[in-house]
Amino acid sequence: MNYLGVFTVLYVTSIGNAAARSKGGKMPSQAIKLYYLPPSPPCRAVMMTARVIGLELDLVLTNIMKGEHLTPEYLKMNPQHTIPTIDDNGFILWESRAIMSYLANAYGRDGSLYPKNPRLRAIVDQRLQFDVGTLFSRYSALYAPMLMRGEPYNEELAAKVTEAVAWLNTLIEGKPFVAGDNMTIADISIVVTISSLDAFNFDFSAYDNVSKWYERTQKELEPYGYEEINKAGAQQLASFLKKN
Ligand SMILES: N[C@@H](CCC(=O)N[C@@H](CS)C(=O)NCC(=O)O)C(=O)O
Repeated sequence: MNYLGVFTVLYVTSIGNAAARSKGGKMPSQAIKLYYLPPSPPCRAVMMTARVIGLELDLVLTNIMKGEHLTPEYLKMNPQHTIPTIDDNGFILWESRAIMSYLANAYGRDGSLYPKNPRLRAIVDQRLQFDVGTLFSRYSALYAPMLMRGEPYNEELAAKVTEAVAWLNTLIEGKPFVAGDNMTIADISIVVTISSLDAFNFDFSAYDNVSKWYERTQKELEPYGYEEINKAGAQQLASFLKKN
């Protein structure tokens, strides 16, 4: 796999993030720095969240293939050397879902993306944990060895992904969005995972609730640069696999 070949195209499209619109919520004194790489799923989730909130980001391209996340400066900031990492005027945070919660909490205009009500928020948190611990984790277990080491498609690991998609299908039964009536950061997190599966041509069409929710959420995110940030990033990631 080689992330390098896609930098130019995606860097240019991601620059469009600077055009993020302020929607009247509290804004940081200086644009928040985001250390990122366009095809990275967790980076895409943070970028989409910022767009929906209307936050401008200062995008710092961090080429993990060149070890730019392993410099002494980067390690001082994030010893775990992962992207995405944000620097909000000296406040450093990594782990995409923690960043998404922070951005919605600190800068969201209202509680719609991350509800204040404890039970509603708990459901959003549960969905986020389901993504990081189960759905995305199983996606990653299937595709990371193929991407990184050119390993063959593993049917057993694929069955685990299907099982997680089936759980998602059940938990969104009768709901327009994964945590209820409106789109939350849990939808953004999960749509990044599902769109990555889609880009790898993973077939989840048998799961009607998931398919309908996927259509609905993509449409909801369309005005916020979904195509250029998330769809293009997912396709670029999948293109690495085709090159292997
Ligand atoms: N759970 C983390 C995962 C972050 C992660 O593993 N990012 C990858 C890129 S997609 C990375 O930084 N890899 C380089 C490394 O871990 O050294 C999150 O959601 O932010």
